[in-house]
Amino acid sequence: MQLAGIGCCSWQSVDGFSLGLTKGRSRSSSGRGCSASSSNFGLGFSGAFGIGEFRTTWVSGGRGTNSPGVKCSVVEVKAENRDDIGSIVKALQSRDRFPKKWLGQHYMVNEKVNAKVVDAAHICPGDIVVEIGPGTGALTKSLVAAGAHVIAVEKDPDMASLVAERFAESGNVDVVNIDFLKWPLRNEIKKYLEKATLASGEPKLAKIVSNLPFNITTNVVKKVLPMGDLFSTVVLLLQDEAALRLVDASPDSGEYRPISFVVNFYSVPEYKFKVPRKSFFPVPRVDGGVVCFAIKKESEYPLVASQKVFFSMINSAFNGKRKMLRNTLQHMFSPSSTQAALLSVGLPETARPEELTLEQFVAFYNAVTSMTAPNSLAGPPSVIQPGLN
Ligand SMILES: C[S@@+](CC[C@H](N)C(=O)[O-])C[C@H]1O[C@@H](n2cnc3c(N)ncnc32)[C@H](O)[C@@H]1O
Repeated sequence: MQLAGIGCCSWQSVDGFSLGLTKGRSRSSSGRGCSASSSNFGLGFSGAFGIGEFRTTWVSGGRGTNSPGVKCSVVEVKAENRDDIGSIVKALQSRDRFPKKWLGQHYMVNEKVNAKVVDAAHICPGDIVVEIGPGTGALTKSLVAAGAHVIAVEKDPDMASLVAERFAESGNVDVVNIDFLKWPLRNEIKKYLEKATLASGEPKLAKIVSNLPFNITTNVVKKVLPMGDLFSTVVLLLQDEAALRLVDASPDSGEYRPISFVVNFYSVPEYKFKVPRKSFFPVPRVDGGVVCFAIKKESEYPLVASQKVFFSMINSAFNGKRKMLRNTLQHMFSPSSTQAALLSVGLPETARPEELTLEQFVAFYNAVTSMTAPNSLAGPPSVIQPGLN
């Protein structure tokens, strides 16, 4: 698939699909600073979608408004190739693939949702986007149509090969068959960013966009949010309850937990929209919700001497959510130090973790560590140590 100066003018009807024509067009990178709905060029490319020897011409329509420096033409889509339930089932069946529950394989069958996810990430031509779990490539298609270079990281070898075939001629999609949680994200993305920075002459940050397998939400959030030196934006389609919990956690809410601190320490989260469960195949038991995390730069993090010790303390504190901090933090700070530190920042000496905001925890931590060295850096087994991947 070539993006620049495509003059795609052939079409085929394959396996029940009617396919369309695109008109010739060109594009150039507008760099940074464009806002939502800035992509407005269509895309024609060839790619097999698990349909044996057939070649399919995929056509995506343009959306939104022109952004400066991008010469676009609205693509006439005579009949769209769709990422709907019919085509997805066909693609899966063509290779005896079936949705694997243990990999959270609920595929998006509503292209409008993918378009909204792409808009939420403000994808601009030239953006480098990591997509976790491309599956059949439905969201990948929308990302590429908006001008992104996509690094699609897929754990399931069956789906990795399907999406690799689909975008074989793209040049704008790299498929990596690996568990995202085990992928050396930092090293890999650095290489892409160095290349992009060299080409454009200005520093570049990447984005992460994913219709995430719900069971890896917390681990993904812990892994990616502390990477403000590499990423500007992370947009995740999550289980709706988890999405609401991540953005709307306040003390006493009952949903207040260590992950809330990770989210707000490293990002500014925003709940974007709900995705009805019927938009997925197979239909899950719950609705989805999209969250956009604006990733903070290191200079914007709350000031703490050691993030590792700070998050160890948060974990220890929430191990006994309703217990007094002076008791739960005994293995790190003496009860008298904890009490004195709490009082010094205007909190009651009997304070419990569920009563403190992030800012209050930061103030308490700075006070207590200035009074005493922590007894131990080790936290409980489930310790969150963001920023280490
Ligand atoms: C909810 S589906 C989304 C598929 C596709 N993006 C879509 O919107 O239709 C999640 C995808 O993530 C893949 N996946 C599951 N666990 C993964 C992991 N640890 N690393 C990378 N991909 C994973 C699954 O195989 C599946 O393709």
